[in-house]
Parts: sequence; C-alpha cells; structure tokens
Amino acid sequence: MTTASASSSSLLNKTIVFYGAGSMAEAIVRGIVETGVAAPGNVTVLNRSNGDRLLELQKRYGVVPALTEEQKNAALAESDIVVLGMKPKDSATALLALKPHLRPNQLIVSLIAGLTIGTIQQLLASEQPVIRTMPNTSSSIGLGATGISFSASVPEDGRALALSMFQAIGIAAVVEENLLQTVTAVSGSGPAYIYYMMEAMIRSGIEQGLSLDAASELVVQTVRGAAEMVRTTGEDPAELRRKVTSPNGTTQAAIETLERLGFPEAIDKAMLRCAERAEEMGQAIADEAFARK
Ligand SMILES: NC(=O)C1=CN([C@@H]2O[C@H](COP(=O)(O)OP(=O)(O)OC[C@H]3O[C@@H](n4cnc5c(N)ncnc54)[C@H](O)[C@@H]3O)[C@@H](O)[C@H]2O)C=CC1
Ligand SMILES: O=C(O)[C@@H]1CCC=N1
Repeated sequence: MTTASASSSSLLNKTIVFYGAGSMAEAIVRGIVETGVAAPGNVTVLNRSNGDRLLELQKRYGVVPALTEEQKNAALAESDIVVLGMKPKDSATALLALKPHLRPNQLIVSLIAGLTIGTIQQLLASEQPVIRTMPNTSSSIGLGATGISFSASVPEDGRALALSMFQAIGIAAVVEENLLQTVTAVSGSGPAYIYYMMEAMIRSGIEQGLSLDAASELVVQTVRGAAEMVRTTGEDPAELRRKVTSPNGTTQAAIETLERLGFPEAIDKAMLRCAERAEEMGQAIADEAFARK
C-alpha cells in the first residue's frame, strides 16, 4: 500500500464529467476546483433530473451543468474522464445508458461502494479502463482519504491522472481491489462513526449542564486536537491514550466503562458489518447486471 499527498496539474488539460452529482461528487468537485487542480470550465456535472442542483453547483464552483439529454450525452461521449457518482442501486441502469456513448480510451472513475471493476466492465461490455475508488466526504476540505484500485487496462498515465485527482483532495492509498471493502469500513464510512461519537459526547456534555455551544466547541476541538496529535507526533494512539490516563484517575474510569460496555467489540463488529454490506451491495449490482444481459 502506498500513500501520498503531492498534487499534479495534469488534470488541468482534461475534461471530466461527474455522472451523478450528489454529495460525494460535490465533495470532489469542490476539492479539485478549489485546489486549482482542475479547470472548472472543463468539469461538467449531470444528474438524472435535478437541474436546480446542477445550477447550484455551477454557481458555487463555476462548473458546467449538462441540463438537456443532448448536453448529457455529449458530455459523456466527449469527456476524458467519466466519474460515476450515483447510488449503487442506480448504477446498473446508468452504466447501461453510458455504454453506447463511450470511446475505448475514456477513463471510468467509480466512487460507488461495492461495485466491482468486473461488474462495471460487464455492464459496459468492454475492457474499458476502470479506476475503482472509495473516497470520503472530507475530500471537500482537502482532507479526504481515498482507496484506489485499477483495472489491468488502465494505462500508466491514467493511473497518474487518477492519483493526482485524489491526492489533490487528500491522501490516496492504492490497494488490491478486494481490500476496498475494508477501506470502506475504515475511511469511506469512517467519518460517520466519528460524527456519531461527537453527537454522543455533545449530548452528554449538555445533559451534564454545558450549553450546546460550549459542548460543541469543546468536542470539535478535542477531536481535532486528538487527530492532529496522532498525525504530528507520529505516536501510536494507544501511547497517546496512556499519556491522558492517570492511574486510578478520571480517564481510566471512563475507559473502563467503555470497555465494560463493549466499545472495541462494537467498533470491530460495525466495521466488519460495513465491509460485508459493501460486498452485499456489489453482489446485488452484479446480479442485476447478470439479469439484464
Ligand atoms: N456519501 C459518502 O460519504 C460516500 C459515498 N460514496 C459513493 O458515492 C456514490 C454517491 O453517493 P452520494 O453522493 O452520497 O449520493 P447522492 O444521492 O447524494 O448522489 C447521487 C446522485 O446521482 C444521481 N443519479 C442517480 N441516477 C442517475 C443517473 N442514471 N444518471 C445521472 N445521475 C444519476 C442522483 O440524481 C444524485 O444526484 C454512492 O455510490 C456511494 O456509494 C463513496 C464514498 C463516500
Ligand atoms: O453509506 C454508504 O453506503 C456510502 C459508502 C461509504 C460512505 N457512504
């Protein structure tokens, strides 16, 4: 596994279409436009039906909305890179609709949880170069964590382009495709676990008497500080935890309570279930692809 955070300007000359312009697509659009890695005039966004949403994205980032069927089909046929940003349940239909417009050397970048490179190629009936990724929404502020796998048909410069896209908005780890379910469990869905914990901490702070503002500010700064401590000191989280935990003190009392209530097991089970769910979702699309052959 390799990680990096350098950026490259080679995406600047490329045209990119976001096929499905929801929250994950917006996180990436914002990241690549605001870092200047992609030229907004080269980025087209399209949706199944919500034109207002596309106009909003145009206003926010200067990207190009494809509003009519002609504009959508032209963007899909002409763009160097097609980013699949629809929900898994919509992906088989969307890929079958894309198939007649594609040229052999267009790069497909999938953001879709569970959907395998094999199923994408099966639905497109071609060895199209496919970059399967698992990003996260922190990409919108340049702090994304993305797992990436390539089909054998992705050329060297296609790999470099995809890496430059995701490295511009955070870090990117190249992994074997079968590990992308695990990346989903770690970093794709991961922000939600942290938000969930923050919600619980804020709630408890309020129940113990803090105002909403004070509880929120203290929790946000605590999470931010803890992540930065791990990142900047290079110390193991377990070691940093030990430094907070005085013998027989307050932290020990809290951690013992979390352990007694099964916190580590709950995280482990949640992450296993997350990876399993990604697998199930991928299988459902594969079954649909098989049925629609
Ligand atoms: N939201 C997240 O944190 C993450 C999401 N993902 C993946 O990103 C994908 C998108 O997720 P979200 O952005 O959260 O969903 P979303 O619901 O916000 O956006 C999906 C968009 O796709 C559009 N769409 C659906 N079918 C279409 C079609 N046939 N043609 C054109 N557009 C179509 C919808 O109109 C919608 O705007 C999913 O496959 C998800 O697995 C991956 C990592 C993280
Ligand atoms: O919940 C989901 O299915 C998507 C994939 C990873 C994060 N959100």
